[in-house]
Amino acid sequence: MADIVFIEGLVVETVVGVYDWERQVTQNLVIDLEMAWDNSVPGRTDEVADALDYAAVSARVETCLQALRPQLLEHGAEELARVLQDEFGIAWLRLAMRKPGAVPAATAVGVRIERGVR
Ligand SMILES: Nc1nc2c(c(=O)[nH]1)N=C([C@H](O)[C@@H](O)CO)CN2
Repeated sequence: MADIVFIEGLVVETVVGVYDWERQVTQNLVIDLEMAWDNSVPGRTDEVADALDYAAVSARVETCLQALRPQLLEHGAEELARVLQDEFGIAWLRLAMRKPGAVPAATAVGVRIERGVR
């Protein structure tokens, strides 16, 4: 499947981090998602029910990460991938999770994972 639905730069405010002080505050995570989907069906029908609804996925990303409050980005990414694949029937996805400002000398730090079969 070559077709993709994507979400770029989704900001989610949540508790995240391994240090004691990080468990006392909220910080922003920035999520990029590429998700395999057959866009030819909604392309024909013009029905959102046939599409992978990026608004619904975005809302679920936020609730998932705010409930999870991960220590590691790796755990946040893994759980988020699992939830999205299970709940939306996404066969393959690529997910990047950035933590702005975590390393002040770096432009960005984070993790990127791919799960499933494309
Ligand atoms: N590979 C990772 N390394 C680190 C993480 C992480 O989630 N994955 N997290 C931290 C701290 O929480 C840091 O972001 C605080 O600034 C350190 N290394």
